[in-house]
Amino acid sequence: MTFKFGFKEVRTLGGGQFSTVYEVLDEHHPTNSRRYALKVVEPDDERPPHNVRNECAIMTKLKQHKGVNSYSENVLRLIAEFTNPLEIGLLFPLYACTLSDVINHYCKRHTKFNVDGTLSKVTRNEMESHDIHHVIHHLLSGLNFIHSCGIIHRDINPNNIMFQGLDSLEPVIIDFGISYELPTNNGLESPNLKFTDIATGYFKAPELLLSVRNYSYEVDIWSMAIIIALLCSNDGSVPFDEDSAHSDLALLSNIVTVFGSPPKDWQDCKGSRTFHAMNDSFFAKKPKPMSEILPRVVDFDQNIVDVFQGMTKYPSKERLTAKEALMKLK
Ligand SMILES: Nc1ncnc2c1ncn2[C@@H]1O[C@H](COP(=O)(O)OP(=O)(O)OP(=O)(O)O)[C@@H](O)[C@H]1O
Repeated sequence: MTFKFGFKEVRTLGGGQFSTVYEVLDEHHPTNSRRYALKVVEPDDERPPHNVRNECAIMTKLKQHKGVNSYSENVLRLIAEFTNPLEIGLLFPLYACTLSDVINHYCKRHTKFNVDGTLSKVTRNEMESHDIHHVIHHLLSGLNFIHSCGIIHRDINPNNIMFQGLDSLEPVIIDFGISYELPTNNGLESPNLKFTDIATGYFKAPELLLSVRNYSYEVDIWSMAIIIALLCSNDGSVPFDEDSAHSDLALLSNIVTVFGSPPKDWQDCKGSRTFHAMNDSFFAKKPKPMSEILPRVVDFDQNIVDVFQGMTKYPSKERLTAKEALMKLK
């Protein structure tokens, strides 16, 4: 049995390029049978924008926030941090599953009888529309708290949203490993030259795909909007082609197919050579109807539709803030 920082490893939960997350038992207090998540990182192995020391600083700031709401149930809390000469360990409450697991749980496979007499399998998202509303409300509430602390999360995606169980509808936003604390990310990145290698696959905001570096909170708003599209889909998928998760150009082209053409005078991208080099065919696309993008709620919840449309404006300054989205959602 392996021990780390006095915690007994029960199993590996996950991890990324630079970290491993373990389920652990507290050996300092053997009578305490509570389990925790321990994220272990070797700081010398990390490459920017990953920075575990900054992650600790940001999580401490989130914990010590003294605003109107000094705490959010929808944002991961750091319990403690540990260091040894090689590693840093971050101790968190243990959660059972990610948003990807929850969506898979609600997306049931059914057999469909086709008119030509053949059978095929279809996936149907069976999450109730009021439950979808509840999850979105709490996600926006968590994001509003993060932004109100002056932090851009920079990696809002379904694997960074966790729940207590498959039937729990209280989401918690995790993973501040590449987050940015305004105004300079603690001296690591200047505001106009932020890293663009942030966010995951489908969840990247369009300006990032055009290498805009002076972005702000609005990149998280876009990512959260794509999470909304996932929750409101018929089959638990995003409205983009599968291969677009791995290619910035393919994703940009998919975004244009779904949301229509960006404005020719798109302020965020006025310095982008790629944007100016785009040919006219990029500027002639109409947006898809909301019935195709948010089919699960379009007839039941106009507030979600309005919020989603406000969060997916190309000009980032026109996007709703998390606070505005929350107020509109009710
Ligand atoms: N508190 C927790 N409870 C349960 N599992 C967790 C917890 N924190 C993280 N995990 C699991 O570990 C995975 C990786 O955690 P995290 O995203 O913090 O690490 P990371 O190094 O930033 O990973 P990535 O590079 O993939 O984003 C999560 O997707 C989740 O499956």
